[in-house]
Parts: sequence; structure tokens; C-alpha cells
Amino acid sequence: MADTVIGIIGGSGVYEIAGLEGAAWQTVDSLWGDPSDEILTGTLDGVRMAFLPRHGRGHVHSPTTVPYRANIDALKRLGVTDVISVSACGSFREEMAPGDFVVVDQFVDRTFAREKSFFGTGCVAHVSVAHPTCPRLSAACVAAAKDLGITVHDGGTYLAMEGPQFSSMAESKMYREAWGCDVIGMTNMPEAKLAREAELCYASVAMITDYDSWHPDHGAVDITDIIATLTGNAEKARNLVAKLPGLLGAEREPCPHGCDRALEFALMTAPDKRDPALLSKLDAVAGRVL
Ligand SMILES: CSC[C@H]1O[C@H](OP(=O)(O)O)[C@H](O)[C@@H]1O
Ligand SMILES: Nc1ncnc2[nH]cnc12
Repeated sequence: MADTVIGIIGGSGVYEIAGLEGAAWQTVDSLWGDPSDEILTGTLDGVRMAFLPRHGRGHVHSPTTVPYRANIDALKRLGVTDVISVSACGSFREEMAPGDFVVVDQFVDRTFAREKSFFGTGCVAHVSVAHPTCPRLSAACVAAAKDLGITVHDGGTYLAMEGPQFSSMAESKMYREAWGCDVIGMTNMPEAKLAREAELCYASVAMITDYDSWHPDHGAVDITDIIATLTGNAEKARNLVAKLPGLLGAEREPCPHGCDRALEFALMTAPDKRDPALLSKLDAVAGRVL
């Protein structure tokens, strides 16, 4: 058994969490650049927690400029084992309404202007993201939401777009009708891919703020409406996070789905061909297998 350390990545509208014992904002150095902000650490119900606001306090980073690699590396350096991403999203489904939560289990990655891997020339690795979220951690998020009486959808496909502009109506209809996506946001990719490379369990709690631009009765997505819905959602998200230590416990068995062993057979580059500079940057993310 190992200690559980819960990492929360807070999205739009979620810039802090309350109630941590021994709470302190900590600077974490990463060789992958500066994380989005300092990380709030402490314990909740005897479980270590680390909270990182994805866009930084004051919402400084756009979805494109969020330092995704530095964020995941910094959480890994703090000993985080389980990452819960909290995000705002638009809905492509009538029955997935603003105010509802979706615990996402699949992604379509349409982002194109971001660094998507810790690996590359000098240390090549290929991990599977066929099942990009952790079923054990996702189940805990669903249970927490249900305990709180939040309307939660267990599973859904999240289309990750580059942004920062919202989609055109033609795109919105295509993602919904032809591609079968359920929700849309701008940040869960490459975050989920990087969490898998770092052998972290990852779950995504997507909080619906709008119907994007496909819905005949709702018109185009509007940031003012989004912010109004976000405020209510953020409070629900903080309550959900507070339930997680009780559900996950202070000690954890190895992940039954193998998230914490994702790199086991993934490295392709022969040991004598590996680039020492890249290997030193990979010490936290891939140290277990290097
Ligand atoms: C405020 S609407 C658009 C913005 O909100 C979402 O951010 P996050 O995923 O961090 O909650 C969405 O992906 C966009 O970045
Ligand atoms: N409709 C939408 N598209 C992309 N990101 C979003 N975040 C919240 N609503 C969104």
C-alpha cells in the first residue's frame, strides 16, 4: 500500500479550495518550465492534497498557453498519485444541461498548438490512451457528485478544441452529429495524455456551463452566461473535492487499471542511445522506469 496524494487541477472559476489543514501555497520548480501558479498543499481528512489553478490565480493563462507539461511534472514531484481535473465545458446533448456534471471517459483531441508529450528525440515512448481516464478515480468522482445531489453523467466524450474562440455553428453540429461527442472544452488535452505518461491516475469532472452553438433554442455560446453558470458550478466542484479524501482513503492499492504502470513497456529508445539531458528532465515523470 502507498500513500494517496490527491492532485486537483482547477479550471475556469476554480482558483482555490478551502478547508485544507496546514494550507500553504508552494513554489514547485520544474525543468519543463514554470507551472501555472504556486500549488496549494495541505491535508483534508488525513489525506495529502495539492491544488493547482490551471489558468493561474487571476486567470492569466489561455488554454493554449497553459504550461501543461510543467503542471503535471510539478504534481508528480509533489508525490501526487491521483489527479482530478475540474473544467468548464459546453454540452452537445439536450439531456446534459447547464449545471450538470459529466465525468468524462473519452476524448477527441483537436488541439494543435501545444506540447503533447514529455518524450521525444533521445527518449521515445509510446503509452496507450485507449482508455485515457482512470475508472477507479472516475467512480469516486461520480460517487462524490451523487452524495451531494449533483446531476452527474457517468461517462461522456469531451472534444478538446484549441480555442480561445468558441466553435462556429457548423463545427458545433459536426462534433455533435457526425463525431458523437458529448461535451466540448479547451484544456483536457494534452493534460490527460501527459498524466498517463507520468503514470498518474486521471479523472475529469466537466461542469456544463452552456449548450455551445448547435442548440436551436439557445443561440450562440456567450461568455456572460458561462460566467454566471460557472459561479454556481465552482461551489459544487469545491464540495465534490471535499468528499474525495473520504472516498479514496489515505492509502491506495496499485491502480487495478494500470495507470501507475503505463510506462512499463513504453520506452523504445535503446539505453545507450538515450539523451542524458532529456533523461534528467524525465526524472520525476519516468524515474521509475529509467
Ligand atoms: C470560461 S469559458 C472557456 C474556458 O473555460 C474552460 O476552461 P477550463 O477547462 O480550464 O475550465 C474551457 O476549456 C476554456 O478554456
Ligand atoms: N462551449 C464551450 N466551448 C469550449 N469551451 C468551453 N468552456 C465552457 N463552454 C465551452
